[in-house]
Amino acid sequence: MYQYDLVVIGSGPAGRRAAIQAAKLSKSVLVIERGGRVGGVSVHTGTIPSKTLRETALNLTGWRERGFYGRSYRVKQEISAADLRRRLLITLDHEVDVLEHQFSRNRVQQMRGTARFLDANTLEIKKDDGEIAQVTAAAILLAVGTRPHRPEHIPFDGETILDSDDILNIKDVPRSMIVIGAGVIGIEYATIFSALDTQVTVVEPRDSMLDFIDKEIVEDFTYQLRDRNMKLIFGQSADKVEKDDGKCRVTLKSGRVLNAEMVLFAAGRVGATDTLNLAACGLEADNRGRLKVNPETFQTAVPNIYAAGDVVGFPSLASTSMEQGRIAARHAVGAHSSEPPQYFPYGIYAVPEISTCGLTEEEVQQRNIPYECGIAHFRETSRGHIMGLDSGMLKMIFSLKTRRLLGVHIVGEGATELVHIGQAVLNLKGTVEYFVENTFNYPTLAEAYKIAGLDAWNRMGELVKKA
Ligand SMILES: Cc1cc2nc3c(=O)[nH]c(=O)nc-3n(C[C@H](O)[C@H](O)[C@H](O)COP(=O)(O)OP(=O)(O)OC[C@H]3O[C@@H](n4cnc5c(N)ncnc54)[C@H](O)[C@@H]3O)c2cc1C
Ligand SMILES: NC(=O)c1ccc[n+]([C@@H]2O[C@H](COP(=O)([O-])OP(=O)(O)OC[C@H]3O[C@@H](n4cnc5c(N)ncnc54)[C@H](O)[C@@H]3O)[C@@H](O)[C@H]2O)c1
Repeated sequence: MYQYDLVVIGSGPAGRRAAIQAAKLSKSVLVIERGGRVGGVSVHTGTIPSKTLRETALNLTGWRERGFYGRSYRVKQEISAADLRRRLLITLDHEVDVLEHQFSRNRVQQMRGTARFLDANTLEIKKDDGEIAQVTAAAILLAVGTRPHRPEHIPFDGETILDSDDILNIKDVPRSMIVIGAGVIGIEYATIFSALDTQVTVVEPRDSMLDFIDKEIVEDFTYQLRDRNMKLIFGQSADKVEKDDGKCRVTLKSGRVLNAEMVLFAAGRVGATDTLNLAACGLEADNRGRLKVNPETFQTAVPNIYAAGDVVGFPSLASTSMEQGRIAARHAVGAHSSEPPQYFPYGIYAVPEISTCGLTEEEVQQRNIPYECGIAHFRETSRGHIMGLDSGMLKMIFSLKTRRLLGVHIVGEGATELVHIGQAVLNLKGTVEYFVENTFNYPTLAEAYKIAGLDAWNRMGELVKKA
């Protein structure tokens, strides 16, 4: 007999959803967490802190009001790092409190310490006070997440040469910043600091950024960033990062030298599997510390060991991690679970936001699907006028054969909320008629769906509409 039905390592989105799901099915569950408080990367260094920082920056700068009052408008003239952090601490405390309460009312047991395998059913936990404990479980879920990739040649100092964990503890808002890597993390922070009037330069070896996003949306986004004087250097990678006389110097492979007060290195993350002693249970991680799983059950090569969340790789979102954790837990305790819908939304909380669900125009072309697009600009909506928006667009792609929605892509204010209308229509297999025939609240930004739907409808030939 094992002590627990399920032991979960890690209390991030995957771990906590899994633990509560198994507890709801009346199973005995233990969560092991090595961090000081529950919540994982998502609560302490990732999703929630970065989104809180973004909201604080937009509020204190008066960013959303600048369409009316001009680019020099500010709610608070001097914004300090302490101003940014104040709201962060309050938000994080609330998040942890809600999680702790969820665990306790669902009778999920917790243990603080670092877990490692002794065999496929046994874990050893080194607690913070040095005490060693052992637990056994019928099933184990690895929800250990990732940490920032910190290559040896980058002289991180936690003050001016930083990774995305360090950035939450800066003492001053820098006047200039070089962001290395135009992935989601790099771009979110680059645009947040640019909104705070930091002069930002982004360096990215690829020819563009965010290549999983519809090209037209990325072009609009890129134009907006350049329009507010952000420097985007594509097709070049950072070779050397140094500190010189208090300033940071980044030398690119081309020999070009950039200087700034601060450097944010955001070129990827690695799975936190190195301390798990995977060999003891017969598992092996790839060269980025990630684990392979069955995408339907989240079982690893060892059937009673599951992995979910960022440690299994793409898409590495808090949202998808939660779903993966829930599915893994149900399978692990023998409960039925259906496969998640094929399309999930991706939200990039840059300034401005991007959100997308379904196929991009490039993917539709690759699949040779005859299609038509409909586009709406937020400045065409009355809500957009009221809000003073001069940018923002929503694009929908429809099949000409079935008239079904294939993809929705949004850049601009509220994109990450708006996308869910498109997601629902997409996953419920709705057609362009949904947008043409339904009434939308007015004035709202959601009216952009109506405008884009009509735009596509007008472009479709009468034969398509009768089919
Ligand atoms: C800056 C940033 C911004 C982000 N923004 C968003 C966003 O806006 N939206 C979104 O959906 N996603 C976002 N993400 C991604 C999101 O944070 C992750 O997808 C999510 O946290 C992954 O959850 P997880 O459950 O896999 O594990 P994590 O949240 O990574 O948590 C893993 C936990 O496991 C613990 N652990 C690891 N090893 C052990 C061990 N051996 N023993 C005990 N405990 C261990 C760790 O201490 C940690 O607490 C962001 C990420 C970052 C870094
Ligand atoms: N809003 C969200 O949902 C959100 C926000 C942040 C992070 N995340 C998740 O976290 C994960 C990790 O994000 P990330 O941005 O760290 O990683 P990433 O792998 O997505 O991006 C890293 C970028 O750095 C570039 N790069 C690599 N080496 C470089 C060099 N030497 N010089 C310059 N650039 C270099 C890469 O080309 C790439 O564009 C993502 O998969 C994402 O899903 C999600």
